[in-house]
Amino acid sequence: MTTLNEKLQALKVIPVIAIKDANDAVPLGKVLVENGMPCAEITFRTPAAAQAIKNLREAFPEMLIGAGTVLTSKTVDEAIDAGVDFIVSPGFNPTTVKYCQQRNMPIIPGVNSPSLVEQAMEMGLTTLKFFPAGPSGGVPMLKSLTAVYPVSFMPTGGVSPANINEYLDINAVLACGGTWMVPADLIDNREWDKIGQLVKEAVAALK
Ligand SMILES: O=C(O)C(=O)C[C@H](O)[C@H](O)COP(=O)(O)O
Repeated sequence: MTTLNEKLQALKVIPVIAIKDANDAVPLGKVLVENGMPCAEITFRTPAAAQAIKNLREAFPEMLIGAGTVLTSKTVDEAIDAGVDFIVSPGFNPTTVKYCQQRNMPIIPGVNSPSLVEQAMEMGLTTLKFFPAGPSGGVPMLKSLTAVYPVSFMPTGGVSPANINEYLDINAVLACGGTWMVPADLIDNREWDKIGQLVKEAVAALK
């Protein structure tokens, strides 16, 4: 069986999506799948998140779907009920981590310092989000962390076509998260062709 880490590593880039209307999930999923990015992190920053995940899961059973911006155990339950493969949080919240572990659901919490990496390792985690990657020191900071800790990372926040390959060149980086190929205004205006073009360009830019 392919592990979550192997899937992330194969995908290299995970679109981080805020969706306002759950009816937009399937057309959006279609352009992602058709342009070589069969994955999505749907953030729980909009009330439509859970229904959007359900719609995506039903339409694209093979898609790798994560829940983003998961801040509480209640949201963990909602995300699991909706059918996610993994959970992502912006920060490191031991309560949420413990709850995901109890429910046997992979969680990739955000960290941006040596102390937080160590606290996450203490809880048995080996895959972490580096967030917010750019403002926290970007590639040089992540290289300093990966030189010390045997942990895999998913940098997110400030990743762009200009720097994604630098992040991916770091051995411990599985994949990067980003919003540049799924801008909120294009989703709101249902500009699926434009999003498809951005997705295609993002995939083509990967080394
Ligand atoms: O809420 C979360 O869980 C997040 O991951 C936050 C974001 O969506 C990133 O900040 C994306 O950053 P950009 O790619 O720079 O737009």
